[in-house]
Amino acid sequence: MERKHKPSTIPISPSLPQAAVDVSDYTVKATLPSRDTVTINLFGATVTSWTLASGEEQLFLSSAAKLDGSKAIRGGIPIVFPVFGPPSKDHATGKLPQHGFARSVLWEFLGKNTSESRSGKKGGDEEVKLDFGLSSGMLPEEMRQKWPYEFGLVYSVTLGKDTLETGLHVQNTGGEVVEFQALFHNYLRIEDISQISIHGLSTSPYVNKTTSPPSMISPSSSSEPLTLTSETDRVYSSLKPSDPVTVQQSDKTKFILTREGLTDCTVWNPWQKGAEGMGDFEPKDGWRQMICVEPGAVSGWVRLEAGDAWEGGQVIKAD
Ligand SMILES: O=P(O)(O)OC[C@H]1O[C@@H](O)[C@H](O)[C@@H](O)[C@@H]1O
Repeated sequence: MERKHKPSTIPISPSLPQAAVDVSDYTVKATLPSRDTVTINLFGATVTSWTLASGEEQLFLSSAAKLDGSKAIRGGIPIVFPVFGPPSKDHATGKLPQHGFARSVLWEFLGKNTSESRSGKKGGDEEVKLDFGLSSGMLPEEMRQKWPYEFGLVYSVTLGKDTLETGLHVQNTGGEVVEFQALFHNYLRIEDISQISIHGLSTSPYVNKTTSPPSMISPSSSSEPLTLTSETDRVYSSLKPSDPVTVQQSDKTKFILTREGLTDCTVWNPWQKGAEGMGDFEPKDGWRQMICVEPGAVSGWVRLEAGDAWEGGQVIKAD
């Protein structure tokens, strides 16, 4: 018999769409409900792709990049640690390869965290944070011998709507002082290098690495943006932490980079000759579609006492 006052079913509100995370072979890919995506290769914990809801790719990745750990990945966002550039022979990092080992060794995926975006907007406007770990014990023996320090790194990649945030946490887990440098080697995808101007650097000094020996250039008194007309390799230092670096394409803002704990920024484009000289750089005219803008702590050394920790991070906003 049909009950008269049967309890009605409590309507369950449809659950909000969640970020999806796929882990396969050596890659981790996150997709937000907004359809922004990020893909990370566990070799180097290198972000190899970042796309917006429109599907538009934001990073340059060479089609000849090695994705199997045999070489650092040419493109995306390699992590430079514990040394930037060719190490000087008289420093503790002296036996390491250029830009250190973090960009080529195998990292571990530690898991994901989803939350509502800090913009406070509701309705699928959420973000996903992916954590990756690397400790001294995970290094190949030959690397450990070249840099015999104990450390733990946690690298966090947070994808939001139109934003990508990367943060590096470095812990000195050994008993002696460690000195290191760190940098996010962003290969930003652009339409045409001839239309690019970079704002927010002109009042900082820089080292021009295209001269031999490299030359130190004082800050200019004008606020002229940087435009590129030939091979460019500059390490800007003493940037004000709160001042963004902005990449404009023609007259439109393309990327806004803000930094936490990082007061240096490298700008690099190999130009035609440099690209021709790199076996893993394809297509050969791809230098026109990339600009490396690389926030870091590289003009001196970060000194960490035993047991201490350091953090540095960036947020890239695509416009
Ligand atoms: O070829 P690599 O080791 O990836 O380095 C690429 C470039 O990286 C930049 O950060 C450096 O300032 C350049 O000097 C260097 O050429």
